[in-house]
Amino acid sequence: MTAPQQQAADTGELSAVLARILTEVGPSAGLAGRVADYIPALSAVDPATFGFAATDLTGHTIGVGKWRTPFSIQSVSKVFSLALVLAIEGDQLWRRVGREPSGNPFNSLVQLEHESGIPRNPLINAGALVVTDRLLTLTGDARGAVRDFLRAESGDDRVDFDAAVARSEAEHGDRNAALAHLMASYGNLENPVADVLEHYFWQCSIAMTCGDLALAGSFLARHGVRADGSRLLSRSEAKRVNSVMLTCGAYDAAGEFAYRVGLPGKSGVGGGILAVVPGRYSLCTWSPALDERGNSVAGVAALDHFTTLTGLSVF
Ligand SMILES: NC(=O)CC[C@H](N)C(=O)O
Repeated sequence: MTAPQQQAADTGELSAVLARILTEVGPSAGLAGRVADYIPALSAVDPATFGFAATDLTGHTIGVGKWRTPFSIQSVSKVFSLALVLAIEGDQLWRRVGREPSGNPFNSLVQLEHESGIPRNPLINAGALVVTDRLLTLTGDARGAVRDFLRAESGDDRVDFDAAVARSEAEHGDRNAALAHLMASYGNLENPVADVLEHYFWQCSIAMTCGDLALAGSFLARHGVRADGSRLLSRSEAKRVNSVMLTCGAYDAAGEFAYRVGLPGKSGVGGGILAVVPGRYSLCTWSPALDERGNSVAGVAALDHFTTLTGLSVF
């Protein structure tokens, strides 16, 4: 087969898999789990929504369900801020944040005090606040850097902040403020707490579609190479980001996610999950009803089904 014929065959197979997932998992969306309401502006979405998109290495994207409807990416943004900081300063970040699974809820304070203000990993809230702090120092505009990267990789200038979500989170952000102040008390923030929180909330508020998020994450499937062919991360750094996603991307359910899905993944309380099949695909699911650990119930089920049907996993 020629390369275009192979791509057409792969796309045909992938479409069939996505269609099956829509039929077999889609109807369960919203039956179990709850939409996040601790950020009131997030609670307005329909829990029965379901979308799934897949992008291949060339950027060719297909999807099913509500894959073209924007949603709040929330913690999925943490992968992109991490990648941007690593791209600028490499390993230095790891002096201020660890890379072990936390085994605790994403917004837990307990471990942070025991471990002297050094968060376990960059994908829990405390760790992401450190990453945002660093990105703010390095670029002067952390939230802008994340949004501009997402726009560039998706090729979609409609990707933007949702001011209502950002404000809503700021108004109900006591726990994140507590995490940030605790880290500041240990000297692990460089910028004023208020600035770090502001950039973090706005970064989390970014709204985009499954299709655009799958496209934006595909540099991780291409081992660090961006949509325009330039390199963001070395192959080894891209492997490391994928590894941290695998071990920490679903918080205290990371073990269960690895067991069921077998791919690096990052969830957000907006109901999105970005997952990577290194060397093949970038995937994004969206369904807003979350389990008690903050991961989308139907999203995890859809990715579980995807790897079962295709046999594609990192294992
Ligand atoms: N898990 C998440 O998506 C949490 C992100 C949310 N912005 C928070 O800080 O609480």
